Amino acid sequence: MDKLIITGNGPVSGEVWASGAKNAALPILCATLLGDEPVTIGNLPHLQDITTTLELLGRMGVEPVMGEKMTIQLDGSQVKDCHAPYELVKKMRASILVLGPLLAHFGHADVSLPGGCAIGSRPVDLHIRGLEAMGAEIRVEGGYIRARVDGRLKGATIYFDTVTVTGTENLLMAATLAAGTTILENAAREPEVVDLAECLIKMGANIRGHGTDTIVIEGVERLHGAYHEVMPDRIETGTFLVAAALSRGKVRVRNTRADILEAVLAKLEEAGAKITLGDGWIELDMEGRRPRPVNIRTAPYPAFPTDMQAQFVALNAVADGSSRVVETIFENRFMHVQELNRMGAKIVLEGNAALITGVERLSGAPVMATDLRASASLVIVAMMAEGETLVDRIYHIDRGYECIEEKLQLLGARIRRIPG
Ligand SMILES: CC(=O)N[C@H]1[C@@H](OP(=O)(O)OP(=O)(O)OC[C@H]2O[C@@H](n3ccc(=O)[nH]c3=O)[C@H](O)[C@@H]2O)O[C@H](CO)[C@@H](O)[C@@H]1O
Ligand SMILES: C=C(OP(=O)(O)O)C(=O)O
Repeated sequence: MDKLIITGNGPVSGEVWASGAKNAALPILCATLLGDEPVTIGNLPHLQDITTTLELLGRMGVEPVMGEKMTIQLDGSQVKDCHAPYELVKKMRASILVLGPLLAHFGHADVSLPGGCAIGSRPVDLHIRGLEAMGAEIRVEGGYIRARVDGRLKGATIYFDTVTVTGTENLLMAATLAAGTTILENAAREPEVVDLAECLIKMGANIRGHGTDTIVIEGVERLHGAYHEVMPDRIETGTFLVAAALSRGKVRVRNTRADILEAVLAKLEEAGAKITLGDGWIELDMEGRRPRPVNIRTAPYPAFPTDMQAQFVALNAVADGSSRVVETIFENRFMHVQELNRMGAKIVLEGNAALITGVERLSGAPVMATDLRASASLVIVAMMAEGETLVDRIYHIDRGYECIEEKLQLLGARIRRIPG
């Protein structure tokens, strides 16, 4: 397994660009299964999860046509096999997003249960219940979700007990080809859901209310070809901004948007950062100051995103005071705490809260990545720690951060990859 070696090098500063959003690209790639014609997708990030998804679509018969600069064309009419095998689904939970499109377009699907991951059990019961409400017959056996529908799915009113991003996305996609009207109540409002809806509308879907907690979809007979550029990655953007904030540096992130990061930018200003916005860029300047501690409580969009929780725990670990971070979305998303404490952080866990006493600087140490955002938090805090940090199992970070060492080197990091 590859490792990263990072030598603490003081304030992070420079310019870097944001890639396309992983969590928008994944559902949009799956949405091409709904179409009868080729769909071209631009600004795709070059990530392991994208590669896995393309491999999964390829297994179904959809052959990607690569364009320049990670532009890709996919044609849903090529599907020959509606089967998503465990060996691919276990690598990436978002594979569950082929279920709705396959069922809606082809009337059947066999998709492996994704299984849990480090941050929690991550069930898919709400996905299944929603599709059953639309007339699907679903059996879970042998670790697979076996779904069938006679004729077309039927429009239904579906109320989500819990706000679920991929649950909303799966049912949104299924509803585009259902007979009649579907209403998704208590739907996820994340920008990535909006980006998916915009792509589906370009393909001919009839959707309104996306970005609110009530989405209304009028089913249509078929979806056609389209071109769509994936939105910028707000979590990658936030990660680079936090790297500058915790290291007392200055960073400009280009090719991004501030309107989808408001809760994160507000917390960075509370930590003492000076934020400047421009045309497609965000700049953060700490003016050499140590960050102030900030209390965090994660919740569905537009509240503070759980995918930025680990990065802010790292910021608070070196802040000038005490803070409390509460994780309300996932039951086990503090795996980075024990690793940060190995670097000299003073963090105590109490239920779903991390109680943090900031220290001036952390010390480099051998640490282990446990999940995607935990690994990012270790890498960014290592950039200003005393000495050398070895981060193991960085396949986690490669799932969601494109060219991570090259981009961080642009920000002054002394970082290199050791192929394992
Ligand atoms: C590929 C992608 O977009 N991943 C994002 C997506 O994950 P994902 O869509 O898997 O996360 P959900 O929004 O579904 O999870 C939210 C909560 O709902 C629960 N739940 C979800 C589905 C279900 O059927 N039953 C159920 O109980 C989960 O256990 C969790 O406690 O949203 C998360 C929350 O913003 C982000 O951290 C992930 O980066
Ligand atoms: C949890 C995340 O992704 P996934 O749902 O793909 O595991 C993430 O992007 O932080």
